[in-house]
Amino acid sequence: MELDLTLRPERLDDYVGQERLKAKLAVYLQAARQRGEPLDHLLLFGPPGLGKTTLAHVIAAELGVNIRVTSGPAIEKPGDLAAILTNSLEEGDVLFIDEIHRLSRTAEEHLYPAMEDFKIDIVIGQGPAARTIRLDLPRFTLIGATTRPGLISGPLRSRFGIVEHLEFYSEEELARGVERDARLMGIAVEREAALEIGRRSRGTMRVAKRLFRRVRDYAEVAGEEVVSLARTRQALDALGLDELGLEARDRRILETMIVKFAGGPVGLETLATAMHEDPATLEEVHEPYLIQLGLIQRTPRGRVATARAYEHLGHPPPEGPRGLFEDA
Ligand SMILES: Nc1ncnc2c1ncn2[C@@H]1O[C@H](COP(=O)(O)OP(=O)(O)OP(=O)(O)O)[C@@H](O)[C@H]1O
Ligand SMILES: [Mg+2]
Repeated sequence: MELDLTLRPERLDDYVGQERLKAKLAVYLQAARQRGEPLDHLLLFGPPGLGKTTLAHVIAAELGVNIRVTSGPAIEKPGDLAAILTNSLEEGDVLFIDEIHRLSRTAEEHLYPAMEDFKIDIVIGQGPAARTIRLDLPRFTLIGATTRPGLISGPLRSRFGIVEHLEFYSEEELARGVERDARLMGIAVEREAALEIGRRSRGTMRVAKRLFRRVRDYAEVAGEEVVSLARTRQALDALGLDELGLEARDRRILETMIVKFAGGPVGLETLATAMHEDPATLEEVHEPYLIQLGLIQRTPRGRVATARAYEHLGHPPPEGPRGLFEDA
């Protein structure tokens, strides 16, 4: 974990990929600096491990301000929010709220004036003697992160000046992330080996970096000085990752859809029940990448396994069109 922190990119230039987003951010950051104003509130969404938390830290570093980190579930009462906002923030600082979709309704409502007018209402006393006072806050930047954009309420979302999503990384970008870590760890890696890790990392930087550590174990035990493609394949195969980078659970999702539900459409809840899995995990962790690979599609009537999924699992292709929205 500690090692992980030191390998975290600290500046925008070290942050691999997300070029489209970085280009925009570079402008917003420079404009904010030139005006001497805090950056507009920023909402980041995207599947786990793409680099939302890292980017929030990078932004604070680029602005030269402090970052205060909390999360939706950690803010239970409006008082928790007031404490964070009034005690620890200075002008221009970044407040990072991870899993912002899990903020309680009341905490969320208290956040609105804080975001809009940099003011917060706090209630003093109890019962008939209770009164509300309005406190001024330093002008800060809220960065919210979420894996579930659908769960962000309209009013909250509309208070963010900048709303951006992170994209899955290409093989090449993931390879660059791996090579960067390798360099920092003083390890040599063949380009092809780094690309192979990239190929099997579900488009996710966290996965690429984690896989590289396992590959390194294999290389070190084998006394290999330069991490080779062959060693990398051996390690990744041993981890049960197939050539698309799917894990056992990903394949089980597809298998269940095909075998138990004739390829779909099947609702998420029904699928999760059949697999004894948590629907949120399926939706947040597994589904985005399966969709990205074109193995499943979301239709208004549920999830559908595509012809590519049948092929990948070695099932004979489905007969005839199964859903109106199936175009594979
Ligand atoms: N663009 C990047 N360049 C280099 N390293 C990255 C990049 N994005 C993420 N990482 C690394 O990948 C790991 C995961 O990133 P991070 O924790 O920021 O993801 P996240 O989107 O916040 O995930 P979660 O939704 O699970 O909180 C970290 O170790 C981080 O250092
Ligand atoms: Mg995070």
